[in-house]
Amino acid sequence: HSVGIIGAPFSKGQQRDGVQRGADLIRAAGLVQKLKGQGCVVKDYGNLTFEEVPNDEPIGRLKSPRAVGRANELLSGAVQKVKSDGNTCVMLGGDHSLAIGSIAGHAASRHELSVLWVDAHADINTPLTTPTGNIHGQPLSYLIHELHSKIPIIPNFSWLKPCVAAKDIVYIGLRDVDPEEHYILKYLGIKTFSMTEVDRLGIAKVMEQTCDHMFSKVKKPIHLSFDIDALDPSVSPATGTPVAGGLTYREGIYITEHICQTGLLSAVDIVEVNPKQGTTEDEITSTVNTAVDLLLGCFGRVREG
Ligand SMILES: N[C@](CCCC[B-](O)(O)O)(CCN1CCCCC1)C(=O)O
Ligand SMILES: [Mn+2]
Ligand SMILES: [Mn+2]
Ligand SMILES: [Mn+2]
Repeated sequence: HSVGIIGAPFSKGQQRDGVQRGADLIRAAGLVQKLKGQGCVVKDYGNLTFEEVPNDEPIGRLKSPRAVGRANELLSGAVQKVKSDGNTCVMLGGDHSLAIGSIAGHAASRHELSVLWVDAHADINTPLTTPTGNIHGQPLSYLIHELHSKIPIIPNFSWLKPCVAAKDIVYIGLRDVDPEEHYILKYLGIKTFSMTEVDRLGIAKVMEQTCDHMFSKVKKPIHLSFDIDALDPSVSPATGTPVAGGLTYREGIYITEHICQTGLLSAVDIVEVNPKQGTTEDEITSTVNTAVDLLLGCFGRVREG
């Protein structure tokens, strides 16, 4: 595996300070060395520098819209560079609004993508449905062709074009979906495996059916967008929006081992690690180490040895 790492220390898609430190914490836990140790060729492209955006007043309910738009434009270009260098892209967040730039940049270089969104949340609110105005709860609505008419003109977003079809998205881990998001998921017929399905089917069947869905027509490169809050707070408590009843550590690792086996993983996001949301060092360590282990699973580590 040839891996390109981008750090995106960005937090303005939500209100809690600290999530911008996720990238460096994941590096400090040995990600690069461990990937090399399992035979990967790794290039660390370093952290993006996000300039302050002055007078970034809310637009409607949207918070920090100009900063989010600019950050994602920058990230999109960086992802395109990693892809043009022939690497699988690893984006270390930062909050989940960064998926806008990560997926847009990926799509710019690889066109049709399958998107696997592992998250407690659907992150598909539009600027008009969002209950909080936090753009980390909205990224998919900016990316999906079928929702294009629901996205107003927003400063610093003019660079962005929708690039993903609803049929090419699969969710795993949902357990905190807003009513408006649920309507959108049903209306667009998006494939979802909530925690109910994980319990009913078991993770092996969920992954089997996820792959059946993704490969039902043409096999496309996979973009895995992994929100650490998909995992149970007992595993990854240091995150901004924890929700009880999440994926076990083993289920998370199974997902990444299985996606690795497809040979189609082309980009992966690991987002929402927030050290300030951990109450003890152990909570931070558990969250960060789990993020590292998920990435090792993406790039060939298997538990059998
Ligand atoms: N759906 C929420 C949470 C988004 C989480 C973003 B992620 O997945 O990147 O962490 C709002 C959640 N909801 C608001 C009302 C009270 C219950 C929680 C939103 O703010 O849109
Ligand atoms: Mn989430
Ligand atoms: Mn998310
Ligand atoms: Mn979050």
